[in-house]
Amino acid sequence: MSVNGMVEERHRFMPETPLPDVEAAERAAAALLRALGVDIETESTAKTPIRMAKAYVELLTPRSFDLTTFPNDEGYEELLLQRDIPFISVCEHHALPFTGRATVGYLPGERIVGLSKLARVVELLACRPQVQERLTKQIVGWLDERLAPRGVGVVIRAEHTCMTLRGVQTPGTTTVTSSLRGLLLEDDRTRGEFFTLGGASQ
Ligand SMILES: Nc1nc2c(ncn2[C@@H]2O[C@H](COP(=O)(O)OP(=O)(O)OP(=O)(O)O)[C@@H](O)[C@H]2O)c(=O)[nH]1
Ligand SMILES: [Zn+2]
Repeated sequence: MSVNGMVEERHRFMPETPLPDVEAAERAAAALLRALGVDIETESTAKTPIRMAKAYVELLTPRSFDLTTFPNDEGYEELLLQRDIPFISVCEHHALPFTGRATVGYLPGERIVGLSKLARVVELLACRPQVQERLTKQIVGWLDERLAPRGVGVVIRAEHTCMTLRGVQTPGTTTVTSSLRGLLLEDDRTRGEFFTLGGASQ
């Protein structure tokens, strides 16, 4: 397909996780709530097990999308950076959400990517049981493989509710992770620009 004279390419990406069994999740949620002493027989709580099951399905099911790319006809060689992409993920240790913002940047090679797709990739990889380190590296690896950019980098700042709502109880604590590849890793000037433009130097 041609868009403004450019040849567009689309590749469909579906969630890799198996389809959730919502009824089994509802039964398990009911058993968990009962075991915790929660009354699920009231008018208000009768549907809590199915609500809980659906809430987790939502947290763990990313939307499918088309990865649309275009030829880099303008020869854009500088950094393209998107800041503060919000995401919700699930900590694989406590099955509690961790939420934050990702900054994603890349140095285009032969193709440029549709802007919205960077946020869609973050969602695709966040909606599964995760640790922040793996999420950070997976976003970089995913983009590196599919865009063949000259460099790619990700910084994630997140708050883990397993640390803020329970346990050590440190609300406001932010965990910062980063992953860089290609020229963003190897070239000092480009790396500096990434952290300056991404506001990730503090
Ligand atoms: N490295 C890493 N650790 C994480 C992440 N999310 C949660 N954790 C940590 O995983 C660890 C699990 O440790 P455990 O000692 O088994 O769990 P716990 O007894 O509930 O620990 P506390 O949270 O300290 O009460 C905790 O220190 C969590 O803070 C993450 O994304 N990356
Ligand atoms: Zn946790």
